[in-house]
Formats: sequence, structure tokens, C-alpha cells
Amino acid sequence: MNPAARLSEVSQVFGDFTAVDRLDLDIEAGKLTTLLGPSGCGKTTTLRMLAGYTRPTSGRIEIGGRDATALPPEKRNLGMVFQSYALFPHLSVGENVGYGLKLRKVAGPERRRRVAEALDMVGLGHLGDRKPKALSGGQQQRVALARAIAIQPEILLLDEPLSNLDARLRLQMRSEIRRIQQQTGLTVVLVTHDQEEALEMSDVMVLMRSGKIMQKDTPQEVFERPTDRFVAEFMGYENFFATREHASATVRPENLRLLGHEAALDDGAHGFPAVVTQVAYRGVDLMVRATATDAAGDDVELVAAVRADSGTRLEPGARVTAGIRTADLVPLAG
Ligand SMILES: Nc1ncnc2c1ncn2[C@@H]1O[C@H](COP(=O)(O)OP(=O)(O)OP(=O)(O)O)[C@@H](O)[C@H]1O
Repeated sequence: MNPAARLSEVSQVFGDFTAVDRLDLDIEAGKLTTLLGPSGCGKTTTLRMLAGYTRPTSGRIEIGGRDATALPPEKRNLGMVFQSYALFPHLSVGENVGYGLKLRKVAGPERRRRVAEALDMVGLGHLGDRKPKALSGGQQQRVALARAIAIQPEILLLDEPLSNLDARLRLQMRSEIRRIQQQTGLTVVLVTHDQEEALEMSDVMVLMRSGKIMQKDTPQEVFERPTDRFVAEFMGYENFFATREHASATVRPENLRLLGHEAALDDGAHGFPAVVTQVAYRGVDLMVRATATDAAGDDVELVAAVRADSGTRLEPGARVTAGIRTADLVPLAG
């Protein structure tokens, strides 16, 4: 299937600063793709170029197979939801949702039908006559979403749409957006810096750093098989060391086992002697720090999340074996 959008060698340069660096990216139709990365990595700039708010310094953007590089936003048929919902305060909820349809000269009865349908989809069918300021933040966010969906966009672009919501609402809206996307088969591009949000919502995760793509994969692949140290750290890996087979490898804290000094390792498990330096109680587990020497002879700091009832005596100074099952060991490119 053709991609819903294709960015080819797209760059955005501000003065002597390259915010997006020769990016190649296909946005797959009918999927939710997340642009994820630390602040300043170029995700918002990429989304704004897709939307047409910023013209790329170089490169080409195709939407639905057509060259859209020079098209203004209103000619792209894309829906956009911003962090600040950007609703019109003087219009009712229904008028806000119908605004884009009116611009597109959709006739009255059809417009009312599509406004009602979009409001129903976000669970606000009963609030069409209210003004935005009479709604909670979460409800305003839903109106912004309904407004973007009502025009039946080719792609829905979401720029950190949940960051102004409190934690509980954020969780609720994650699954609502996902439900709507799956129900309608919409192509969605979501910008976020929250890896949990990306893991939960995405079909495809695109991890960015300094204007470049570091990894593009399913959430499970990115989480379980980060290809390099940057991605691994971003996804919560903490232990970096050399083994006999790999110059660089990592394991998640919850998969690093600290065994009694004399304990035998499972077949195929990697292990090296370590000395505990710090133990912190965290309720469900203990966070244990240790030092070890890896296969390259370098000193490494280890962090393990150990179940409180693991049976191994852990206190600063204790000599242990840091053990890693082969299945939990992730080799890294760099
Ligand atoms: N109009 C502009 N002029 C100059 N520099 C800009 C402009 N827009 C963005 N930048 C810079 O480009 C870089 C990438 O910005 P961008 O907003 O795309 O990052 P981001 O990954 O979305 O980060 P955040 O999560 O903080 O929004 C940043 O360093 C930013 O300061």
C-alpha cells in the first residue's frame, strides 16, 4: 500500500542550526505513528512541515502520492490538534466542530450530521450548544479532536495533545484517541516526548535525535530491541557493558539478577562478579546499585530492580554475581 505521506531528504535549517536533518520517513496509511524523542530533537518541526506551517529548507513532502512540498496548510486536507486546544471562544462547541466544514462549503444538513457524528465519537454529543469556556480542559481537548476529525482528514496530526491534562485524564484520552483511530482507520501522526504514551498508543514508533531518525519500529521492537544506546536509555535501559560476544550490550534493571556469590547461573546466562554499593527500598522492589568489571576490563555501574523477597542478601559491600539471561541481553550497535 502507498504511504499516506512520504518525506524524502527533508531538512529544516534555522540560521546555522539544523533542526531536521535529511529525514526520510514514510507515514503508513491507517496506522498511528508516533514521533518520539527528547526536547529539541525536531519532532514538532517535522509535524509542522507535514502540516504545511513551515516550508522545508530542502527535500520533498508527498501526501497521498502527490507533491505537497509547496502547498499551504488549507490545501492539504489534514486535521491538526495542538497542545493548546485553540478553540474559538465566541463560537459554540458545535460551531467550533463545524468550522472547517463551513470553510470547505459543506452544506448545512450534511454539516450538522457530521458535527453530530464527530461530537458523538468523542462522547460530547450533548454539549454542542455550550461555549468552550464552560467546558473542562479534557472536554475542550475532545472538542479540538472532534473539530479535526469532522473534516475527514487524510491524516490527523496531534502535537503533544495530552500534555495539558492531568494524569488520570491523560490515560483516559490515550485510549480514546486510540479507539477512535482504530474505529475509523484514520492515519494519525502523534508527537510526544512521553515513551509510555508512545508505547501504549502507537503502531509505529519513530525515535528522533538531533533531527534524525534513530529507530523506526513497532513499540515492542523498540522496547525490547533498541538498536543503540541512545534509544536504549530513552526506553529506560540502565546497564551498559561489554560481554565476550558484544562490544556493547544492555539489560533493563528489572532483568538484571543479583545472585549470591556462589550461585550457579542458568545455562547460557551471562554473569560477572559485582559488589553492591547501594540499596534503596522502593516498596515493590529494591533498587540496588553495584559495580562490576565487564568483559572488556572496564569498570561499569549496574542498577538492578530486585524483588524484595529474592532471597539474596543484599547490602553495601556484598559480593554478588550479576546475572543476565541470554533472552534479556540486548546487543547494541554503539
Ligand atoms: N522558528 C525557529 N527558529 C529557530 N529555531 C527553531 C525554530 N523552531 C524550532 N527551532 C529549534 O529547532 C529545534 C527543534 O525544535 P522542535 O520544536 O522541532 O523540537 P521538539 O523535538 O518538538 O521539542 P519539544 O518537545 O521541546 O517541542 C529546537 O532546538 C528549537 O529551538
